[in-house]
Formats: sequence, structure tokens, C-alpha cells
Amino acid sequence: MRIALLLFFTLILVLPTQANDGYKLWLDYQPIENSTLKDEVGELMNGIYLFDQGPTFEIIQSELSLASEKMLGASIDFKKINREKSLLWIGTREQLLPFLSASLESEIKNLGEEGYWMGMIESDGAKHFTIVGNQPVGTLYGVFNFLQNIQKGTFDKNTLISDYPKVKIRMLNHWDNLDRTVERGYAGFSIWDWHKLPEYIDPKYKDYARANASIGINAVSLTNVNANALVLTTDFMKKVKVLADLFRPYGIKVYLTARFSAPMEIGGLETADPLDPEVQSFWQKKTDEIYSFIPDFGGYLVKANSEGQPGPHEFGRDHSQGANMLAEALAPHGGLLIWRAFVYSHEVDEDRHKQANLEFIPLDGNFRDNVILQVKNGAIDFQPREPFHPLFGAMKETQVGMEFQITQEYLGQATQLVFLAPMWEEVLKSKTFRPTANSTVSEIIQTPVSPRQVTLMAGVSNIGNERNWTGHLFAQANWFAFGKQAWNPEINSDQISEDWIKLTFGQTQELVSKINQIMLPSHEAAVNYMTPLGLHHIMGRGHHYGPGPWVTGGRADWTSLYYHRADSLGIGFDRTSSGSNALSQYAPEIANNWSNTSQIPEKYLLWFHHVPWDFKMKSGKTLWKEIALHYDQGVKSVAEMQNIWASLENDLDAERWDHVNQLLAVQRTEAEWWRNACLLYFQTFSQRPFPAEIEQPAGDLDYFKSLSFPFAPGIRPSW
Ligand SMILES: CO[C@H]1[C@H](O)[C@@H](O)[C@H](O)O[C@@H]1C(=O)O
Repeated sequence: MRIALLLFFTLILVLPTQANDGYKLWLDYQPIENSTLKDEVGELMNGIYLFDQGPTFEIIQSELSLASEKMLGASIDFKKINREKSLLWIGTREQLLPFLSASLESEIKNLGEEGYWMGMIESDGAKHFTIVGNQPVGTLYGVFNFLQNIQKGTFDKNTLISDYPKVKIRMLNHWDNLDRTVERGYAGFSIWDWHKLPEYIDPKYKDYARANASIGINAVSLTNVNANALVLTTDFMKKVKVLADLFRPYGIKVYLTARFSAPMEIGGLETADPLDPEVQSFWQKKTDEIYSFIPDFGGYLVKANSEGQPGPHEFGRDHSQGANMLAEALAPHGGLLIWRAFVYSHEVDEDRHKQANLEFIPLDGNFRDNVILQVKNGAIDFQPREPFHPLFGAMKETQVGMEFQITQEYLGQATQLVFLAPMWEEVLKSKTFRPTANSTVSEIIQTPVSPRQVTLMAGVSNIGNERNWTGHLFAQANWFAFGKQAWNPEINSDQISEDWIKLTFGQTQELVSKINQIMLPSHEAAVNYMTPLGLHHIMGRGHHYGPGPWVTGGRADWTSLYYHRADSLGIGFDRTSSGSNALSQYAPEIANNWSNTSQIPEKYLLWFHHVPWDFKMKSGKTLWKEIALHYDQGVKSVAEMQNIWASLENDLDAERWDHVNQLLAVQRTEAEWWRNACLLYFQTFSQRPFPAEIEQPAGDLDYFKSLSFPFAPGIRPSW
């Protein structure tokens, strides 16, 4: 009996750590198989000399210990090595100064606060492989890069590497509520256990900080932009302080969402008017109090006058007056005020697409220099594909930052494998033609416009308390990709996927190439089976899950018909001069080009044009036929993803293989559901047969409609 019990408890204790279910993310250092590399790395790891003992170097030390144990099966004795004998030097520029030539020193200095350099340094005739950052956090980034290169099998001690982040603030936005629900979160509950803080510190907080630091994320807004003023009370500050203290050595700053009406809700005032002296003093005191707990507090993130959130408009003030009042309170402490540009209401213009430009362009030049305007990648709302937001390039004197959505609200939530890097890359590499003829979105978000020199890329987090962090194993790749693209917005997505695959699954070339074949086309596949050719916003209402092109009721801009405008003549939203003219908000080079149905990239066709069903596409086929073919291709792509994954069964551990395999089956059902529901629905307008070469859509339209009535939980059909 005793033995049975012992066995039982041993199993309970051991099983979770043995299970390779992905909770270790891309940081699960695997034994090095290549013996030359193993020897080379073993030699270096056996002789590490750390020039510093501070908190960030403690993290470096434990990361190196863990990596060495797992990759080499050897533990490191940091005390045994003296500096001269050491083969691997790790420190900051200042500490290494005596060993750096003047030119190398200035080269490193130019990499900025978070930059790092690694390569061979000679001292007294001995060579030392050296990782050096300008600040401890830069060194930490260098160490992660070093370890990742080893894991990828690309490490070569004779190659010089220097790098620095191209965007200053690389930030996760959690849409986490104080009750631990997560708005648009599909990976369980919030990882912030407010109830147990400040006393209880969940070990996950460190794992989280470590994962973020390993991909260069240096800022986190903890709470939902649909904000709760309570987070600004003293009790919560004590909790937030614990997280901020914990994240600090990882180079991560904490931000909070500020509810604009907080002076009324927690300050006992009758107004939140930004020009009211009492309101201003409320915010000043509040802000001073936060800084008394967290001296390096990042600042506030604000959603105002959007989707019912309070804001300056209630008091007859504009966005800049609201933002500046908060920015003023933060300025003495060096804090930043991030104001979101996601605004829409049907009163301002008949086309929601236009509202942000209409509201913000007249305010350009009014914002304080510690304000950043955070703009979603597209003008509608994180749709499967959107052309870039026309505010990029239109604001000349305001710092504009990017907001991507890592959580897959409109992209299959956590049931679908959709690698988002190609979508973000498409947006980042889009030419804006403003402010200069060669401008791109990427360049705009990398270029500081104010003396504060701050640039920003934010991503709405997909992290929750699920064991594998993100619900779908492959959703980890989107968190990873976000970090990599925020670090370098010019990076190619195939580089990211290759790195992630190697770090997550290993280096076998066949494995890497097969998983790449699944990941890289997965975004296009989702666009095809959800919203091809520029269709958008036709999902189920409220929960945004599954198809709902028929959705009506409530505000016009919450219905699907508003966006697809299908009728007996054709389909699509006319945003040219004969329609809403949203196109005119882009640079003339784009507006002129895209206003022509034969010049606009077909992926944006129905975004900007209402096009006849028999319109001839570049392929020579009619629009109707192309729509049907795209939907069908989307399903076929998922089937192909399934086939490739099936072929990997023997190459991967059963747990992760099975998890993904099952989810791919769900994705297949959902892709068919989207195809069948949308095609049957659009056919009621087109009145044309489906092309013979596609799998003929099955199912009953009324049944599909019944599955997505407003606010119903997502229920999938079963085939
Ligand atoms: C936080 O609210 C979200 C809302 O849930 C979401 O459906 C929409 O995409 O965008 C809003 C926003 O970005 O503010």
C-alpha cells in the first residue's frame, strides 16, 4: 500500500515536469547533438566569468546554469574561474572598458542602452569570447541571443554579432480584468492573481518575465484598456509594485490602464474634465503616489471615447486635452502617456474606416512630447487582413506607435493554427508614401518625432493561465514573433518561424521545413476561408467566433451587411470617391492606384470597391468564381496542414503532436463551416452556381444562422 501511494505521488510530481507539453515555451534547452558544437560550447560554458553580481546578472547566471545543465548535462561552477583563465566573459561596457579598443568601445556605445555585442577579445595574449551590453539588460539580451544561437545550431564563436532594438518600447498589452477574466483571451484566466498579491508571488511571474526578456519585450501594460479605476487605488499599487520589482531586472517596465473617469469613481470628484484644476490635481497626486511605489513606472495606456469608455469628449474637450492632462502628471517622473486611436461611432462619419483620421489629424501638433498615439494596424479592427491604417504617415508631429493583436480574436481564437508574422510583416512593409516617397509603416514606427525619442510597438497579449500559456501550442509562435518583430520590424517572417521551430521542436531539417510549410501559409489560408479578397467584419456578433455574414441588428456598423454590402449586383464596400471616399485618406499614390479596380491588389479589392459578380479578375475568372475558389482553397490549405502534421507523428513527442493534431481537426471543421456558410449566404445575392471544381458547400443556411445569433457562445456545426 505504502509503495503504491509512494508511486502515485511520485507520478503526480514527476509527470508534469516530464510532459513535454510546451509550457517551457521556446526556452526548453535540448541536449546539443552536434559533437563539435557541444565541445566548443562545453569549453566556453566551463569557463564563464561574470563581471557583475547585480540582479540582472543573477538572472544571467541562472539562465546559463539551466542551459548548461540541459544542453550539456554539466553544471557550472561560477566561483572556480578567475578572469584571466576564463574563456567566456560577460559584463557591461563599463566593466569591460579596460579590454576594449577605443573603436570597439564606441561601436558598442552606439548600440544604445539595450544593445549588445559579442565576439573575441584579446587580453594579455589570451582570447576571451565576450558578451557585452551597454547596460545589464543589454547583456541579458546578448546572453539569450547566444543561447538561442546554440540551440539553433548556428553558433560560431568567431562570428561577431552586434544588435540593438529598433523600437524603443516593445510592449504587451494585457486585456486582463481585475477579476481575472481576460477580454478576448482564449488561454484561460489572467496570470495576475490580484487576490493573492502582494503577499503571494506566483512563480509564473518570473517565467513570464524571463520569456519576455528572451525575445526583447521590455514593457507590459497589466490591465484591460476597458479599464477599471480600482487598479489606481493604493491597495492595487502595492500589488503592482510586487510585479514591477520582479520584472525590473528583466528590463521590463510596468504600465497601467487609466480609466478617464477615475477622478469621479475613486476620487470623489463630480467631474473628470481635463481642464478642471481639481481633476488635474487628482491625477498629479495619483501619479506621484504610483511613482512612490514604483520609481520607474512606465506610464498610462488609455482608451477613451471609444466603445462606451469615458473620455474628454464628455466634457467638451478633445483627445489632445485629455491626453496632455495625464501626460503632464507623468512628465515630472519621465513617464509616458499612450493614447489609443481606436475610436469609432456612427455619428462621426458613415464609414467607420475614416473616424480616427478625422478625429486625430486636426490635433496633430497639439500633443505633449511624452504622448504616443497607439494605432491599430488597420482602420477597422484586427480583421484577418487589413490594409495599413491611414494614420501611419498622416500624423507628422505626433509620435505614432503600432498596436497589433497577438490574441486571435478574429483569427480562429485559440483553436486555429494561424501564424501571424506574415500578416504583421505585410503591414510593416507597406509603403505609405508619406512623410517621404520611400516611407513604410515600419520606418514610421521606428522613427522618433519628438525630442523624447520614444517609439512603440504594442501587441495585445494572448497569454493566460493555461499550462502551455497560450491555449494553442502554435500561438506561442505569435508571442515569439511579436517580440522579434518589435525588436526588428524589418525581419522576415520565415526567419522567425524557422527560429521558433528550432527552439521549440529541434533542429532536424526535415522537421523544420515541414513545420514551416504549415506555418508560413497559415495566415493566407485563414484569410481565404474567412474573408478573402478584402471582405471583412463578417464574423459572429459579440463573441466574434465563426462566420456571421448575415448579422443584423443594433448599430449599423455592428452589422455584417454594413461591411460586405452584398446585393444582386455585386459585393464590397465602395470606399472610392463614388462611395465613402476613405481611400482619399491615404497618400495620393495609393489613393489613385487603388481607386482603380484593375490596379488595386486583389487582396484589398472588396475592402475598397463594390464589384459586380461577373467582374473579370486577373485570372480571367469572374469575381463570384474567384470568391468561391478562395474559400475552397482555404479549406484545402487546412487539409494540407493536417497531412503535413500527420506525417510528423513519429518525429514529435506524443503529447504535443496529439494536441496540435486534434486542434487541426477542429480548424478543418471551422474552415469548412466558414466556407459553406459564407458561400451559401453570398449565393442568395449572386444567384449563380458554384464552380464545379470546388467541393460543393454542404449544410443548411438557416442552421448556420442559428449558430451565431448575437452573443451566443460559439457553437460549431458538426459535419
Ligand atoms: C478591449 O476592447 C476591444 C474589444 O473587445 C474588441 O472586440 C475590439 O477588437 O477592440 C476593442 C479595443 O481594441 O478596444
